[in-house]
Amino acid sequence: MHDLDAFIAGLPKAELHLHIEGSLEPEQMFAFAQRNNVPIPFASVEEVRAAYEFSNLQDFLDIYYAGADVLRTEEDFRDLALAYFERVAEDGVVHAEIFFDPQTHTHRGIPFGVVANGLLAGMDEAEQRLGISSKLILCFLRHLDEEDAFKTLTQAQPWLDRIAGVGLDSSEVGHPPSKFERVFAAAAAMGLKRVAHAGEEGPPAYVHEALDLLAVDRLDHGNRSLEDPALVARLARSSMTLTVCPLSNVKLCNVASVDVHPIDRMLELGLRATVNSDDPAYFGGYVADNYRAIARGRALSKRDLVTLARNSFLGSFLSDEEVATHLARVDAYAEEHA
Ligand SMILES: Nc1ncnc2[nH]cnc12
Ligand SMILES: [Zn+2]
Repeated sequence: MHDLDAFIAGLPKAELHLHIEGSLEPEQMFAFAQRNNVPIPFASVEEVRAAYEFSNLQDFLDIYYAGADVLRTEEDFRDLALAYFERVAEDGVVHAEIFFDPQTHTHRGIPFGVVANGLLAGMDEAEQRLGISSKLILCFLRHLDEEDAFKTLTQAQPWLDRIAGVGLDSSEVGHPPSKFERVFAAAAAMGLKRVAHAGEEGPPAYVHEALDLLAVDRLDHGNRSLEDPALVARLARSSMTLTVCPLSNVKLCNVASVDVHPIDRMLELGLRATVNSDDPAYFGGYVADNYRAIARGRALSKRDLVTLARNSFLGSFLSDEEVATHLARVDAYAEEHA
């Protein structure tokens, strides 16, 4: 293995932007379809992969929501989560804060508890077997209305001690954060952390709204903040974490290629950027693939990569003590492999 590849694989890191439904590999899609007797419109794994050509976020979302239909039982959600953790154990991931989209499932008649219990079982097993800690973040689908988001928050009540926070995902343009101001206020009152996708395709104004109206603790993507220097200064000043997803940005045509990805510019501007995979089964790589792609595309130094890994813990929802322990491990690794 190339020296930099090995360095990246061994670098302890957290993943902070991962949609668990987006880790559904074509092989798993076929396996779940077969065991649940769900028809799928593809004849082979190759045919599924060939369909993963997207021109924008909506193109992807249409196929992503269709793929999720094979997930039916608690066992499916457990297996899905466990397969993700088994895969990223090879990538140096020691902690992950994973998103799930309950409405994608409850709207198909799958009870909230089937989804939550299955994912939590996979997370618990991963912690025991692989030593990877994790937290769960409930995302509201922003193309649906406020009432549906409130209904979902109510359904989540029995699991609140196992849910770290709420997020906002799905079709961004036309669905500004302001639409969910009251839901996020209710979530905050329940003691939940808040994150939101903003500035992936939407304008800098949506990032302002996520900060001002949703009081987010972390910003998902945030790329288009770079168009607004005052916003960049605000994000840098407040040490706001950005969960950047390079291969996703390229696959969804928001960035032309990793060779022109702004990850190094973000770091130079003092932004707390992190590197994540978003929907690895659909975008061509897990978290270490994302580190490798930008390391090559932007000629990042080992020091930059260490900064990105440090940022992943600094931006996590772990306790200060846990963060300090992880940072010490990153620093020890960096020193040993300088
Ligand atoms: N990149 C993304 N943006 C918005 N919603 C998503 N759901 C899954 N991946 C997403
Ligand atoms: Zn995302």
